[in-house]
Amino acid sequence: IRKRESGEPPLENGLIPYLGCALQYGANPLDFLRGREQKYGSIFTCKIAGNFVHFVTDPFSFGPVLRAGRHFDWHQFHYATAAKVFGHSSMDPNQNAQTEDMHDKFMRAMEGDALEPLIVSMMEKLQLIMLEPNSVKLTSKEWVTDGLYAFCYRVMFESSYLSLFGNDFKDNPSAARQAAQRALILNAMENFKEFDKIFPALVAGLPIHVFKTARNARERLAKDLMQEKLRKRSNLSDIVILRMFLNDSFANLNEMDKAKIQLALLWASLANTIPATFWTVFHLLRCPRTMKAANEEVKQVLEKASQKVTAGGKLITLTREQLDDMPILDSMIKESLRLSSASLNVRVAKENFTLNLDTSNSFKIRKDDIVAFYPQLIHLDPEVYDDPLEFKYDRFLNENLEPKTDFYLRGRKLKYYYLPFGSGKTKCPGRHVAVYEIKQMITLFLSYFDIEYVDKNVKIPPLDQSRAGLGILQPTHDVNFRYKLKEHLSP
Ligand code: HEM
Repeated sequence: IRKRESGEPPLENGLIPYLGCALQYGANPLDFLRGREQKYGSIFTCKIAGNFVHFVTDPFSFGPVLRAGRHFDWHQFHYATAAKVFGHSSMDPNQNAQTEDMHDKFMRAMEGDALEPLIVSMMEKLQLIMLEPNSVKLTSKEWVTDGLYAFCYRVMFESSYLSLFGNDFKDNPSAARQAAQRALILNAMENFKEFDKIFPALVAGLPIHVFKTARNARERLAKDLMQEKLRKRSNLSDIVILRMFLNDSFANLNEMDKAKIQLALLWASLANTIPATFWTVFHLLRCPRTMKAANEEVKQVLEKASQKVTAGGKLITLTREQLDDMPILDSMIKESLRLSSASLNVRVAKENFTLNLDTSNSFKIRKDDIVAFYPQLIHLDPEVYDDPLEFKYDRFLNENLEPKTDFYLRGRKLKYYYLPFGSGKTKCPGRHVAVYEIKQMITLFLSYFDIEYVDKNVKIPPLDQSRAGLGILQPTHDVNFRYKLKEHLSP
């Protein structure tokens, strides 16, 4: 139990020893934080599972927190959590400069040179996988029924796995080699699902040996990503090659540690992108206005790029610039992420210091305390976004169909109104990749297929709150849809 000292934010120790407020917070973070904000104001401290967390809820104070970066250590929490979840050795705390360098190199690659080849590869893989499902025959006559979440999962998993980690056949693959490769990736997908199921429990601190099946799944996933195996694959992405190189520069990592660091990349690249793709496609199919706008934009972009979808023909390609020229899809994706994202942005104080907020208030923060934002509070604030629970595809567009960036709170323009990808130093390095991938998936989905829901009055599935704090929330259940090749594409 901590005693609030003068100059510190209002404090709630909670009623349960060690856990503090953890159970109330965990049951529904949004309601918990809204209630505390009303009671205490825009900064307050809660004891959660042994940590003292200062929640900053006023988005105008996010800037001052981010600018106070020199008082925070993001390595410690970040790598300790990763080590706990993925099971690799913790990065040596004496190697902070090296981990910082690794982080910066990785960030730069994913925002720069590595991006373009990934876009090209993903476009190719998405088409091959969408058009050649394992067990069904696609024709323009027969509808194929599937779960939309299951479909998005499979298509995004297979395409991303191949784009990041390449394939294990050389230039001229036989059908048998391709089939074996596919079986391996589908097997990895099942292991990934098993492991991902217990992800929230691992983050909460439960040891993986309690979950035998998930532990075996994690080990199998990692074994496939051992660097000696990766070296034998063709078409590895630049970011995986860079990660192999950076891993080798850490003397304390063994080969399994390195494989688990690659597994962390696989998880980061898919765990949010899969539900984000699902929600974007879900809203698109549900709303005829959204569908019409998306179809028109896709048609226009393909025409401008002189790309035509043809039967058994050549694959469509779109450059980064052409994908950038899709403001409607961009707005749809943003709107889907606004509605489904529930991440917690965390930084740890490395010393005692005084945090100056946007208001002229200052608060004392103690060493090792956590300062956190919960962006869902802003994403669902009716003053910032009217009818905040409603999907409006054009919410992030202005009258000229350009990206809208002016959102207001208490009459003031907000800088931080959309934060599904985190903030500051720990901002997601894959955020551009993610948006391009979803745009590519939708472009291809709409171009190759007729698609409809099995139940025309499909309801929005609830968000699975058990993952609140970890990113994009999954639906609690799947919804059935059906698709068939467009008439002119049948062989
Ligand atoms: C809609 C999709 C995505 C969302 C919402 C998302 C969100 C996030 C967030 C919030 C974080 C920061 C976590 C923290 O504060 O520690 C993060 C980290 C990360 N993301 Fe993403 N992400 C997405 C897609 C991707 C993709 C496609 C990739 C890679 C291809 C990727 C790679 C990473 C990596 C490597 C990190 C850890 C960065 C580090 O080590 O500091 N993400 N992501």
